[in-house]
Amino acid sequence: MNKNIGVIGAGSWGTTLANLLAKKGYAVTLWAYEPELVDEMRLRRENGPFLPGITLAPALKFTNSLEEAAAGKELLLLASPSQVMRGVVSRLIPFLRAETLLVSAAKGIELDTLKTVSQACAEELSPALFGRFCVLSGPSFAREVAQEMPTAVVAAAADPEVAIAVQRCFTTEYFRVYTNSDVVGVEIGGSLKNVIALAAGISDGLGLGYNTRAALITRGLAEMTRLGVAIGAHPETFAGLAGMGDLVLTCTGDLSRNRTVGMKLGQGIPLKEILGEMRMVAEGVKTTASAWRLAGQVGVEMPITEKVYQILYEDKPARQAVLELMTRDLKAERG
Ligand SMILES: NC(=O)c1ccc[n+]([C@@H]2O[C@H](COP(=O)([O-])OP(=O)(O)OC[C@H]3O[C@@H](n4cnc5c(N)ncnc54)[C@H](O)[C@@H]3O)[C@@H](O)[C@H]2O)c1
Ligand SMILES: O=P(O)(O)OC[C@H](O)CO
Repeated sequence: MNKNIGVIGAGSWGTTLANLLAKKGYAVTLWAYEPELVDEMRLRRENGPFLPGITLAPALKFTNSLEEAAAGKELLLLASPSQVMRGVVSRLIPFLRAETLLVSAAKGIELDTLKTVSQACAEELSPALFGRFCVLSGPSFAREVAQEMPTAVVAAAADPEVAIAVQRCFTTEYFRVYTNSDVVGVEIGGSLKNVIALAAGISDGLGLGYNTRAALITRGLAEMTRLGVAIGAHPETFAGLAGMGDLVLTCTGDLSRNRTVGMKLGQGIPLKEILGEMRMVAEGVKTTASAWRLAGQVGVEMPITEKVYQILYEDKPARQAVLELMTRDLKAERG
């Protein structure tokens, strides 16, 4: 059992999972990117900017040193935003051992390379280090996990023993972890649900109804699955926690940052203004561009992603995007 754990990234998710693991009795060190956040968490035992109102376990340690967070650890949880993950992981390499379990909790596709986090890490890490790589994903708002509300997620790894070790490490009576072997499928589900959540938010911001939202979720799942399968994912993964589960949560839950950004866009607030007021990350904003380009590269039709892309990056009015989606050529539901 892994007892000595480093958590890289003290945003809402890294802090929540570090706290969960510390409450389980593991020795956990949480690395924050911002030095002043380390001081604040040490002093107040709270992460004010990213997880306000949650008291952190007395045993949880904080650091601004990647070496202190990573050296000698049996498991490292990687909880930085996906666009910076490759750089963070490459800085960790000197401190990694072949037996260290690496768990990515990020949900996004790199803008420059169109790679998922596991694909990026496969390029940065030696085969021995990458052999212990796992992805943790699924419907899980940090705040609800921090409040110990029952939650179910997936640990996906190519090596079943790695997935089982991660499952055992993270499981608590309120956090249930299933294993899965479809690493890229789980990552694509977690990344693309954010794009569809932007669409659902836009729809709500425009004042459209539950019918519209249900249509977006269902047809969104269809295009998420198409892209995933085109790059080697298993279609059934998209019916699971990392696919439909997270899609439903993020498209309907008021705690979603992606859905919130979409709602504001639908209300007519410019993207630049919305992002300027946010310290947290809405991964879907960049992943919309990555997914749109990846879809073009592999020849997959993603009409909802295309419209979200045009709204975000080409100033297409949201109402016009909806009309264009509704008046596309008629087709069969499957095939
Ligand atoms: N918050 C959730 O409920 C939740 C749940 C599941 C998965 N995730 C995923 O976890 C990942 C992290 O998101 P979060 O919600 O914890 O973050 P957050 O939005 O709460 O905070 C942003 C994080 O980014 C870090 N950061 C900003 N610039 C950085 C840089 N240049 N280098 C390194 N770190 C930098 C900040 O320190 C902070 O940790 C994302 O991929 C997100 O999709 C989040
Ligand atoms: O707040 P969001 O939209 O980043 O969603 C958080 C998690 O990914 C939900 O599973």
